[in-house]
Amino acid sequence: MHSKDQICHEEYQRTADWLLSQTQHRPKVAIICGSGLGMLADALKCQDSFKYSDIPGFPQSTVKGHAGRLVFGELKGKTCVCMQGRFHMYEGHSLSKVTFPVRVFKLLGVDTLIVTNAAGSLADSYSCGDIMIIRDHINFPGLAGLNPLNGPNDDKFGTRFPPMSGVYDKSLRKMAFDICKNMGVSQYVQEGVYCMVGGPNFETIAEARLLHRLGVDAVGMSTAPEVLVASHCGMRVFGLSLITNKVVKSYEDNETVNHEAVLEVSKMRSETLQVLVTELISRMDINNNTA
Ligand SMILES: O=P(O)(O)O[C@@H]1C[C@H](O)[C@@H](CO)O1
Ligand code: HPA
Repeated sequence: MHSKDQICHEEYQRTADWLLSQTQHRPKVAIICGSGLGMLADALKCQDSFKYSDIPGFPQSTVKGHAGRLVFGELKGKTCVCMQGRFHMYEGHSLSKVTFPVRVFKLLGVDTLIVTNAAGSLADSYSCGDIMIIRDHINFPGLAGLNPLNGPNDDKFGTRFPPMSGVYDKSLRKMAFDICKNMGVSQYVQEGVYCMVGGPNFETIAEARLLHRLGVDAVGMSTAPEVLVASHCGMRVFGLSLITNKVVKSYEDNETVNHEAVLEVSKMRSETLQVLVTELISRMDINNNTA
C-alpha cells in the first residue's frame, strides 16, 4: 500500500525520461548545492539548464540562496548534473519530495553524489569559513522515524535494510584532503560529523550543548535524507559542509545567527569550494566507480 507521500517508480522514470529528451548530457556525477553555494554550477561547460518549475514532477525551491535550477554540463571532461538549490523538510516537502531528484539522477545513470551544505559548528576547534569533509552523519529526524526510505521498499532502487556504516566514501575523502593540501588550504579544512536537525529555527543553547556532548561537529537542516536515498540505490557519496557560523553554546554569548550571515560566508568560500569540487571530479575514475 502506498501512502499519499509515496512516489511510484513511474513518476521518477517520467521525470528522468523528460530530462533525457531535453539534453544530450548523460551525467555520471550529481552535485547538490547548499545554501549560497549555487555557484558550484558556474564551472560547468556546455550548459543545459532547466528551471525546477519547468521540470515535470520536480518540487520548487522556496529558500533564499537556492536558485531552483538544474544545470547539466561538463567539468574537465566529466558529465555532471548540478542542483542549484535543494529541498528541505521544513519547507513543507515530504521526504520523498526532498529526495526525489536523487532517484531521478540514478535513472539518468548517475553513480556518484556530491552533497554540500552550509552548517553551524559545535566543535571548539572549528572557525567560520572552515570546510568540513563529512566523515559521517547523525540523522535526528531519521532516528525519530522521519526517513525517506519509510513505506513499501522499491526493490528496483535498493534493499529494504541498507547498511549506512561507511556511507561517506573513504577514498574520495582522502582524495579531497590531498587536493586541499595541494591547493594550500589545509589550515581551514576539517573532517567531522554532520548532524541533521529539522529546522527551520536555529538551535537553542541547550540543544547546542546536547549536540556538542553527542560529538557533533557541525549542524544543519539537510543532507542526510539525500545521502540515505543515494546510498540505498548504490551511489557512492561525498559530502562537504561549509562552516558559516559558530553555534552559540554559552548563555554569556550575545551572538545570534541568521540566514543572511550564512549566505555571506558561503560567498566568501565559493571559489575555493568550486576548485575543490572541480579537481575532485576531474580525478575520479567515473567509469569503474573507483577513486
Ligand atoms: O541547504 P543547506 O543545508 O545548505 O541550508 C542551510 C540550512 C538552512 O536551510 C539554512 C540556514 O541558513 O542553510
Ligand atoms: N544550525 C542549523 N543549520 C544551519 C546552521 C546552524 O547553526 N548554520 C547553517 N545552517
